[in-house]
Amino acid sequence: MARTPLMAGNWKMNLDYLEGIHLVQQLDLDLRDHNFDWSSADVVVIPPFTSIRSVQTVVEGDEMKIAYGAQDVSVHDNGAYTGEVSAPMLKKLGCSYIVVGHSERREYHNESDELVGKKAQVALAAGMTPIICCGEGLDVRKAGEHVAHVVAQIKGAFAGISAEDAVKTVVAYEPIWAIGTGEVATPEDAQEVCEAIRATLAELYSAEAADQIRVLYGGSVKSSNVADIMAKPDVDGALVGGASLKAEEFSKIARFAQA
Ligand SMILES: O=C[C@H](O)COP(=O)(O)O
Repeated sequence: MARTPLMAGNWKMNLDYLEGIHLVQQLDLDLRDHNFDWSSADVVVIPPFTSIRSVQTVVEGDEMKIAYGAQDVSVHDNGAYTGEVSAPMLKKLGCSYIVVGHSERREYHNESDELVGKKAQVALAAGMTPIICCGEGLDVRKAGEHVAHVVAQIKGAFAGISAEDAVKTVVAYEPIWAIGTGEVATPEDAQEVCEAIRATLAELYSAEAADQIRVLYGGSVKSSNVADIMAKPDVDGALVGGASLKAEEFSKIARFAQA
């Protein structure tokens, strides 16, 4: 089946709310200036929590087709969990996507596959799409165990997710050695693991379900390399970090199909 490509810009801990508003406005303007075909890809920005309300205001006010989401979510809906933000709160802000299990959260906050799975489940329960991240470090890659490592992460994260919910998720494969390093995986590297992810989803659910789930690649994606990566059959989009902080560059990435 034809899966609509998804280009998601993860701003990480960058841009205050004024800078965020500016970036979204510039992105929308640039896409419209280039007659962007909104059916060619879903365009999503993932700001820090503090900018989401401002992004909501400009997106809704200007009736933009850009969607937005959050970089993390609590597994709790409310209560005494200082510093956390819940799925219902994010849904109320109009978020459509929640990134869960980014390698930076796994590394700095010790997030396990089980926790990542729970976060995906609360996002789904609140009516949002989790972008479930996975990926291996350099040591694992050098040992040639990257496929087994990612397959285990997928099995762990999806353990509590029903078939009905699984088709509403997005997976992002991000080899840690390619994040923010300028060292992009080759299209063949990306395809090898994205294909293995889809095969795992087919094994866990069904071939039909796996065929519906979008699998993204992330790690030093730029306008100059996105088309080659997107040409691979199991790569359905990109989770973009650094290059999503510049409106023109992210617009070019979103317009990868409009050569
Ligand atoms: O979430 C995005 C990824 O971590 C990729 O970041 P990057 O494009 O800066 O390498």
